[in-house]
Amino acid sequence: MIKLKGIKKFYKTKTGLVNALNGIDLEVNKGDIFGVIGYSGAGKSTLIRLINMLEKPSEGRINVDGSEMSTLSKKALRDARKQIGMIFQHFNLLWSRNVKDNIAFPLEIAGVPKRERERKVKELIHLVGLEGRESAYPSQLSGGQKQRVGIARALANDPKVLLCDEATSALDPKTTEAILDLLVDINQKLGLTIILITHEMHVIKKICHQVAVIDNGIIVEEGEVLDVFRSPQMAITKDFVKQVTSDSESEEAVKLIKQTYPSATIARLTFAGEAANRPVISELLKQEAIDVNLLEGNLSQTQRGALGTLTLLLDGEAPKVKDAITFVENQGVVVEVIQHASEPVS
Ligand SMILES: Nc1ncnc2c1ncn2[C@@H]1O[C@H](COP(=O)(O)OP(=O)(O)OP(=O)(O)O)[C@@H](O)[C@H]1O
Repeated sequence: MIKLKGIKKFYKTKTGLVNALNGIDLEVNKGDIFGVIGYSGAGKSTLIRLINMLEKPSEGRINVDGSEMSTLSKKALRDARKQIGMIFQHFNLLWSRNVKDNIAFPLEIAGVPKRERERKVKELIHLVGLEGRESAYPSQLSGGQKQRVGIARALANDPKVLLCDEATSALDPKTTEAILDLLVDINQKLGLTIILITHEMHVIKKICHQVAVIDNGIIVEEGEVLDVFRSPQMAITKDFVKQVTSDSESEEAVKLIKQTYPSATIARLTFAGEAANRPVISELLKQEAIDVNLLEGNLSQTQRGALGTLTLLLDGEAPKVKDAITFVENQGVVVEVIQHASEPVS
């Protein structure tokens, strides 16, 4: 659906050239929710703005649904842009227009007749759950409601692609959940391809099918969300994964346990997809040769299955502990030994 090939973007500034993107190759499949995660300054905004040509690449090619974006005439680009909706962190609504008229705005520009506009606006208001708020002005809406207007407006021309530029970063956690649920809902109902940029791994975990990690203007890691969570390769990806798989409280708890049982083996297990549904732990507990203590754990859902982590203390003879770890690994669970059993001091 979307292909980026050899994309580079330089900005000329007073102090010299800024290399915002340093050679990006990316493919997004039709109907997927694709997340790009990176820290501030990594190049996320530049990347997403290139897809609808709000920015032009310095080098490389961008193809959206068969159209080579950088070669299009002005008129063809205007038409191609109708296939690409966009929502923003700060909503970018027109403050002098009410909800209904904000949503109708792109339809007016496209020359859609009044009656058809009204039908479409009503349908969109229903889709985003804003019934009863049609006549409210942006200043009278909560953040979540404003983003719902932004989403409805972005969908007015029936785009095939929705670009989300940090769409939940200005919202509180509960509202973030509701907006993310809405994005999944429209992805499923409309078969819309969604590309979002974020610095929050929680957003990736909750709604994305695929993820790319961007750092210093290049994609350093990419793949199915569950695979990336199961075994992140790069240090930056590991840091992002930690945002959702371990909180500071459980880190503290594990630290304390390490001090209390300095000679035991402590292992962190990551279950993803199928592995999360197997009775791995109950099987492990049946192995009488070792003691297993559960230290901490959590389980959550992604779009492609469950994701869980569990920290265990394994006590017993070294070969038996090793057997237990091998058994767990053979069930498709990733095991990271965070403390090896030490030899008893004689
Ligand atoms: N118009 C511009 N002129 C000059 N430099 C720019 C411009 N836009 C972005 N940059 C630079 O390009 C790099 C990438 O910026 P970009 O905004 O794409 O990153 P980001 O990952 O979206 O960060 P943030 O989350 O803080 O917005 C940064 O070094 C930024 O300073």
